[in-house]
Amino acid sequence: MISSRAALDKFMRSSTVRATTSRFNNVVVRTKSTPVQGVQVEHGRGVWKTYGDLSNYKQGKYQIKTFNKISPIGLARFPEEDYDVRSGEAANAHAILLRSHKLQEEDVPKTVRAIARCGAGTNNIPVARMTELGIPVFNTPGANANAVKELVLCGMLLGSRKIVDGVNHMKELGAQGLARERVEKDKATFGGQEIMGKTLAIIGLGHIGSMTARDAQALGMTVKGYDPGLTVQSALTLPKDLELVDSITAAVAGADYISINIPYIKGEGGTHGIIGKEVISHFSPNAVLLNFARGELVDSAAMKEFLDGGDGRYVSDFPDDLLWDHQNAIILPHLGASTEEAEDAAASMAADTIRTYLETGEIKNSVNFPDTSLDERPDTNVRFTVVNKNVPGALAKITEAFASEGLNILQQINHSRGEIAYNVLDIDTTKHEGVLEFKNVQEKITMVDGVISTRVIYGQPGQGYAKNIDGEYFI
Ligand SMILES: NC(=O)c1ccc[n+]([C@@H]2O[C@H](COP(=O)([O-])OP(=O)(O)OC[C@H]3O[C@@H](n4cnc5c(N)ncnc54)[C@H](O)[C@@H]3O)[C@@H](O)[C@H]2O)c1
Ligand SMILES: O=C(O)[C@H](O)COP(=O)(O)O
Repeated sequence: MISSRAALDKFMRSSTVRATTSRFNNVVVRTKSTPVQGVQVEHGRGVWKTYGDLSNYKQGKYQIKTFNKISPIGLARFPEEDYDVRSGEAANAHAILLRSHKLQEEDVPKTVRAIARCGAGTNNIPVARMTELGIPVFNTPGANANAVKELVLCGMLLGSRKIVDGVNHMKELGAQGLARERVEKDKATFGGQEIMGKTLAIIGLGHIGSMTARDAQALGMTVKGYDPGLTVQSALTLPKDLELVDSITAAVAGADYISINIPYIKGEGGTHGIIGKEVISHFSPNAVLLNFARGELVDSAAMKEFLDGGDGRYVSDFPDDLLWDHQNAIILPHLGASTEEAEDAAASMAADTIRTYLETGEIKNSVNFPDTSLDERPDTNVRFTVVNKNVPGALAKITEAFASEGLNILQQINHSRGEIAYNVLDIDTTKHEGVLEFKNVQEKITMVDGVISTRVIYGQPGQGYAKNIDGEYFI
């Protein structure tokens, strides 16, 4: 009998398993017995396609795969004794951390339990497909908002004064040795306006939009805003004089500056080209559009027509094939979140979120899974998490599986979001022999109709994950 967490872990570490191969429902059942340190939970149905590559797999550590340059301060949140963090390759990765890398399904090994975007926008991740695969995608709300807000304010000044043109002119004059001679005469070409007393319209009053509203008001601007999904949290931080309007056109009409701060969402009901011909037709002729959200939100052809026909400006943080050299456009290389502070904060939040999910099963800041707060797991418990399609009957069959193995559920949580349901079940281990019983119940759960994956959390990194992908079972 295993009566304590330490004893259970010891049992799990010392258990030796024999290699066998048999057939079940025409699926090869392969069990492993490599005599390595740590637990071999031997309940595979099918084979991990990537599992054969053990060369870079350290037993007993979580494998984290990174794309893009992630702040070392953030990565340091993964303790070395439990985590192995690699960039680009980690065949058996448990989790992925990335910034703007356009993630393809092929980048996501079947072993991956979670993905975290060190940043706000998750449009570079195939979130819908990850949901189908039972993988929660996380982001870091607000972690880089101050950096973006500061660049929006900078963009407003770049749009109100001909700073970029002036800098370029001084370079040209300098190269010709004419700067001192010409500067006072030529500066008349680069005059501008002040932002104090002007109107700023903000579309999207989330983390960035609400911060921008506060600071713009402090600079003496009149601020109005539009956000049909305004949260209480954001609403509480808005300046009290902000005028809330009920449409984008009402926001942009009469505004001198327009800042768009909303997510890019493809498809019907999404935000692709939301700043298009119709909305632009309500712009003042000299309006300055600030786009520090995503390039795809703006219809470039319609914006070109606007810029060609008046004295308006476009300041954008994203590449634009049509407007990159337009005289009234200033295009920056996606610098919004590129400050030390924002990179550290976003990476740290992402790392903490992944750790919490891997180590406890708790879900916070996911864009596709339900928030799930959990009490601490007592030493005497083993925690199961189950991801399943949100269909009737699945929950009953999952609990039945535990009953049929004589396992007592101490605590059970079932949350759902759209098509996905997430269950956490804490099981009393005091009266049980341990790993083999978990193997049996995990097999049963994984075969319940609609179950996508299950995980056993008992303090050993990276063990006890089972997945049902397109009818094939993997461990
Ligand atoms: N340039 C950069 O480096 C950079 C950095 C961070 C974020 N971003 C972009 O900015 C976006 C906003 O970031 P955030 O941190 O403020 O996110 P957020 O989630 O805190 O706020 C987004 C707000 O937009 C609102 N919204 C959604 N659709 C809308 C619509 N059609 N009309 C009006 N409002 C709408 C939401 O209700 C929410 O309040 C991100 O999705 C990302 O694409 C860019
Ligand atoms: O959505 C975001 O957070 C930003 O676009 C930042 O992207 P980056 O991390 O690649 O700079």
